[in-house]
Amino acid sequence: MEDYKYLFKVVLIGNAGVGKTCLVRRFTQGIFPPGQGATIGVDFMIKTVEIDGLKIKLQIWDTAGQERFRSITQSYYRSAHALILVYDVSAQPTFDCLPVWLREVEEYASPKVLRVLVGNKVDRDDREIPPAVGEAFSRMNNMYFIETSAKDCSNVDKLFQEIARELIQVEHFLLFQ
Ligand SMILES: Nc1nc2c(ncn2[C@@H]2O[C@H](COP(=O)(O)OP(=O)(O)OP(=O)(O)O)[C@@H](O)[C@H]2O)c(=O)[nH]1
Repeated sequence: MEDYKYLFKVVLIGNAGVGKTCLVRRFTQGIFPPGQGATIGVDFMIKTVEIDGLKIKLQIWDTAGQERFRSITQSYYRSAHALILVYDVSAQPTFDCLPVWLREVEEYASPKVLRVLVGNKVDRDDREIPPAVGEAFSRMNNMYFIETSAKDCSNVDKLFQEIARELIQVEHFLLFQ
């Protein structure tokens, strides 16, 4: 039998090219893959983290951002314990689409799903979205907020660790009993 206390499903969503696959691969494999192609449909990876001595297995679902896969990816929302909505801090249109993504979350995910907003690619020097703007959006929409770089590794482990830490809190855990 596998040695873990909890298993949680975490689903990444957001526009094509914001770096969802790179975040997952950085976290699960410790690499920044060169020439990462667009995700087709849905992919998943597993990693176990340890929080306060408890082993927590994260099943991480990486969805395709392209519109044509939307009906496939929506079917993964329902069973998610956490949804990570990713935008690219250097691409305004990916931020402007966030309300559309949130409407999908409202429609297809559990109302109690843990919602996390991630501004990725903070290593780039052509940032268009200041941190305070991302922060304000997350506050307005009752989400956690963190900025990351899959390229230089910043905050990637922290993102998933914090999600695991939050999910073991009783209220989220009981929801999915
Ligand atoms: N500078 C920088 N580039 C990144 C970062 N994360 C991803 N990229 C680049 O952004 C591009 C898209 O990355 P992906 O991880 O494939 O994006 P995605 O969101 O999974 O895209 P879809 O699968 O089409 O939905 C690639 O060229 C990556 O090298 C980052 O943190 N910093």
